Amino acid sequence: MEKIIEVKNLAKVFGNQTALENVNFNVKKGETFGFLGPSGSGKTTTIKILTAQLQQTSGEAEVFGVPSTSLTNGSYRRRIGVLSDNSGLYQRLSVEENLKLYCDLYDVPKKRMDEVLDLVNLSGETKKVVSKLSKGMLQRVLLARTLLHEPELLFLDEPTSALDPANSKQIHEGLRRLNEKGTTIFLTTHDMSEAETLCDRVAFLNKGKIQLLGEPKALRRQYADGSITIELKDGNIINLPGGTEGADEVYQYMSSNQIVSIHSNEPTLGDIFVDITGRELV
Ligand SMILES: Nc1ncnc2c1ncn2[C@@H]1O[C@H](COP(=O)(O)OP(=O)(O)OP(=O)(O)O)[C@@H](O)[C@H]1O
Repeated sequence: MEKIIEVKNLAKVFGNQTALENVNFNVKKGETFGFLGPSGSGKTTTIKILTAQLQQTSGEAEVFGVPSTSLTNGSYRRRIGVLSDNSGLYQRLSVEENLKLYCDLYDVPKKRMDEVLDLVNLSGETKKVVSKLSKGMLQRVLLARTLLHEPELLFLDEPTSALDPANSKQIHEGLRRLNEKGTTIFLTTHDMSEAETLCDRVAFLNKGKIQLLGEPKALRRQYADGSITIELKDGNIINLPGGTEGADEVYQYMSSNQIVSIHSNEPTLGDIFVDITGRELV
């Protein structure tokens, strides 16, 4: 599958502070790729390098097969969308007026506004003035603006941080719809459930290094300890270890027809992160 992003031995040093060290990964066309890590782990630095806002100290960062620094060139610039916490919206103008300005800037037909507003579930709010919007609405307007020029590749830096679960869910639905239409998404987050919901593959970043990379499902299976949980007809829930010890007990419950449900205990991505880094993802 075509690689949209390719990063090799990437490093970034600020003074005596190493922000990224020997980072290697790629993102394939059509993927939603999650970059997960706690505060200060290097997520924003990576996005900034990939979007030509920062120059790496060493290593390679390619987007669309060219060094990411080439994204300053207009033809590449139009192929990406970047959502960060840097608002850049005109506070006194309405949602519609703000988006119209961006349509002019990107030479996008105004009818595209309706499509993106629908995608982020804001079709009924277009007359609202930006300064009066809730955090969740503001984030959705920013996402709408990022999508106006139909970027093939979307960089999202913590798209739902500071949003409540209902607003996060709406953003997630919009992102899923976009991804289904073929948009490649590079997403940073420290929200593990967001990563589980959205991402085809995730990389765990800790102190500037990738500690683990893979599909969420495969990682959960890889780190499962084999134990299982059984729910019995009398309401009891029993945890059993993996291997023959657990198997004997399962057999006994099965042969006496006591089992309602049985499932394997897989760790969450958050559990795995703590397991391999020894720290929580906050
Ligand atoms: N311009 C800068 N000058 C000096 N140090 C910086 C600069 N930008 C980032 N850093 C340092 O690099 C490290 C990684 O920062 P980065 O912002 O990439 O982390 P992050 O994972 O995005 O964190 P957060 O989740 O809090 O946004 C941190 O130690 C940070 O202090």
